[in-house]
Amino acid sequence: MGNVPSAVKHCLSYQQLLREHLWIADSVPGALDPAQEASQLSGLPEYVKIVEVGPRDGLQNEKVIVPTDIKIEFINQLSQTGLSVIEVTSFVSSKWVPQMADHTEVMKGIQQYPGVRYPVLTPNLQGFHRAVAAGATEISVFGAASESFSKKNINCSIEESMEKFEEVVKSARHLNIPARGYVSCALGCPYEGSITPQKVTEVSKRLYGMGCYEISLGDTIGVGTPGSMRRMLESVIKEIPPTALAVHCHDTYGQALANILTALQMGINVVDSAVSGLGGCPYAKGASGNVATEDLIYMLNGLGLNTDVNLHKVMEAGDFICKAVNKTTNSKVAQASYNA
Ligand SMILES: CC(C)(COP(=O)([O-])OP(=O)([O-])OC[C@H]1O[C@@H](n2cnc3c(N)ncnc32)[C@H](O)[C@@H]1OP(=O)([O-])[O-])[C@@H](O)C(=O)NCCC(=O)NCCSC(=O)C[C@@](C)(O)CC(=O)[O-]
Repeated sequence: MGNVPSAVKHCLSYQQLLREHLWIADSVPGALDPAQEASQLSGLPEYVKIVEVGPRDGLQNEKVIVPTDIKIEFINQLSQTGLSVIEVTSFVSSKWVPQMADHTEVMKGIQQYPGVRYPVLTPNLQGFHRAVAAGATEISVFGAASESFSKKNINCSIEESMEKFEEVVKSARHLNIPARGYVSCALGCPYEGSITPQKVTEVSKRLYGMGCYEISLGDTIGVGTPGSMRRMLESVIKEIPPTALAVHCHDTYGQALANILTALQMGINVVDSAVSGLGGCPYAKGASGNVATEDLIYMLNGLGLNTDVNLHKVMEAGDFICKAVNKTTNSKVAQASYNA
């Protein structure tokens, strides 16, 4: 609360403000109103699409295997928050990621709300066919800009992964199923260290060229800064329009929101996040969770950018899943509101 003016801090309604209105920073006397503030930051989009990855990225990294009915209830709660995209599970090997072994039950068990899309991860044709059989109508392939990470994560080289993804995306297109592409290690690799923007661009271009409608650039281990995000995006944007890009920022070094703001200023308007800051990749040890959806919405609200997502409802879903997995939220916004 360091930047809250003392006059406001001591005002009787401050606690109430925090509890009931989640303390919108713009209501500080003298602060710019959100529209003014947004207009002072150049190049910001009016609408930001949030891709909620908590049920997949969040729960794949939990030590305990979350019961299927809890996952389904969590996704159903998220579906009622205004989120338009919720990544629900991944059709990967249960030997590799046991946390996602119930992918078919989750996919079949959730209530699919109109206007909400429910993509799933599919690394190969086997996963794709299983996903389609379970009722998936949108899929994602997931590659990496690092050879070592690709081998650890999906047991093949980048080139081999591209061949598998070509088959998956071709089959998806045949069935009119939209395919998204991830590029992990876009700002650094747990095994190789720094990754060049050129390599990220090359892999992104392959995925976009094969028909992925959107490329999500993953800071898998959360080491990026606004500077490295800018340099990487400057390179990728030369080949792919920013409107076909998303960013996926883990928050290990506390840079995720700053990195996201940089991406927004460069014309990107799709951001991945996970409720309560859940998440991590089992093959990227030491990386912390994704940027918390609550914190992202709070920042976007403060900038006057529209998301159509209800922060209170997202916090309720976050509270539900944190209690279910017996952990405290990583969302600063949720923490501030509970402590108020
Ligand atoms: C990709 C594979 C499957 C290759 O695994 P593999 O062992 O190389 O596969 P294989 O083709 O040699 O087959 C071996 C066995 O796996 C089975 N198999 C083969 N494919 C499938 C499948 N789709 N679903 C279920 N089973 C499968 C196959 O049937 C066979 O079974 P067996 O005969 O031994 O009983 C494996 O490496 C794997 O499952 N990896 C998991 C990767 C993963 O889920 N990582 C986390 C998600 S990525 C991430 O978190 C990053 C991201 C996206 O969030 C962005 C960011 O932050 O950067």
